[in-house]
Amino acid sequence: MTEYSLKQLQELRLEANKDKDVFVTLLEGSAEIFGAELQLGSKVSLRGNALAVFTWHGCKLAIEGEPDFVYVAEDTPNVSYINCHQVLHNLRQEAQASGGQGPRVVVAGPTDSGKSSMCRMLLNWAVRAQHQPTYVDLDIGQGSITVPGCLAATPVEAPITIEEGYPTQAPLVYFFGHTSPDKQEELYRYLVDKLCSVLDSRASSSPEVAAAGMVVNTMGCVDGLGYELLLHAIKSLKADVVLVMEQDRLFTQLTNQLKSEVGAMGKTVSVVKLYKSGGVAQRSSSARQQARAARIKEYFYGPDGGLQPVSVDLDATNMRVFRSGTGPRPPSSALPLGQARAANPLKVTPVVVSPELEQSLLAVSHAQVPDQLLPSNVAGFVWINGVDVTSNKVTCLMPTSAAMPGSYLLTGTIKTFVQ
Ligand SMILES: Nc1ncnc2c1ncn2[C@@H]1O[C@H](COP(=O)(O)OP(=O)(O)OP(=O)(O)O)[C@@H](O)[C@H]1O
Repeated sequence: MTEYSLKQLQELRLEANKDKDVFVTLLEGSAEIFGAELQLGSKVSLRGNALAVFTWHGCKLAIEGEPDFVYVAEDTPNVSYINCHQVLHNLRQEAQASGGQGPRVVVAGPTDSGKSSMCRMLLNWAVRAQHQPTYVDLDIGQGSITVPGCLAATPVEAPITIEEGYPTQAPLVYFFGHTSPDKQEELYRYLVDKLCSVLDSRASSSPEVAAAGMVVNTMGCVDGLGYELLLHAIKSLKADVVLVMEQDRLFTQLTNQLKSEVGAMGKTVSVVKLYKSGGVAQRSSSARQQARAARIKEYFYGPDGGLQPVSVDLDATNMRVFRSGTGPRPPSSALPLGQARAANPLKVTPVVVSPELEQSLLAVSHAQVPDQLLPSNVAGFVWINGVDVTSNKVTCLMPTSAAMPGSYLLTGTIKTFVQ
């Protein structure tokens, strides 16, 4: 066990391998991990995380186990981040008092700029200040609420801790089915609009939900199509504040493009640049791939392996599996001049249940008819372990043994090994 004494505004940065046990215990003072307070004397598992334990006033910490690296940093952007929180807090208070709309905050920036960590801090600080904002995750690459390939939202009522992660009770989830938007950009736009309209109606039926506002995580691709989709999301959400992590070019582009855009609070959108923390870990594409696989495994087994999914053999003839899209469409250049590509993002096509589906992640839809598959939110996910064509049986991993809440399943291009 190693003890670390941190002075005010310092943080202990460390990375704990997923195969080793590493624990932190707060021995004295106060400290937090991405805005969630540590309790004095309680041992917290850090396995599989890169993170910082930050203190506003000083603390003493004990680290057990062998982190891949660990060091104390005193140069952090957290004071500017908390100032940002304070402004949002005041806007929420005003909205609560007047029965109006609270701030809808979009966090944007390139990959590995600390967007997800920023969202966590803003949400945790908001919860600690008695607000319950809605967290919206539009980053299909990581899937912090459920699994990658989804657009999702959930109210945050309690601190998001490193051990438990985001709340998973009844999130609103739409399955996009891919971890990058390029092949189905119309569907991505459609699902963003769909999610936003549901969130709008939730806000209009509850003054508390409206006043607490939203914190929105976005994709790390901010060039070309990524930029267009970010802009689309900002407008569709009617964002009031856009926080740009690190990148001057994105900050300038958004400032120019949004100068006459009005957010849900009825004021011009504020675009704010924030510095990235020097502690943010850079991840290679294979590390991202592994993080996605780990996220899917966590969906079934829980963050600490405490959940018990069940393996079930289903009759393939009873499974109604669909895929979005109608196959490849001609490029615009192959169409007569002036004719737009016939985009129908809501089209789904049936999929024959065959060994090709093995290792695929499928969403269980709430839809009652195939035409409703894409616009319907999903109840959960199953993973196809094996397809036996002779017996026509499909072996699936499911979160529980309860019957599936819907009979329609949606597949995309997400494949992984879960067991
Ligand atoms: N101050 C810090 N010290 C140590 N690790 C940190 C710190 N801030 C963030 N991290 C870690 O760095 C990694 C990348 O951060 P984060 O996920 O917030 O970036 P991101 O911009 O959302 O990434 P992307 O959008 O590319 O997936 C995460 O593992 C996060 O836990």
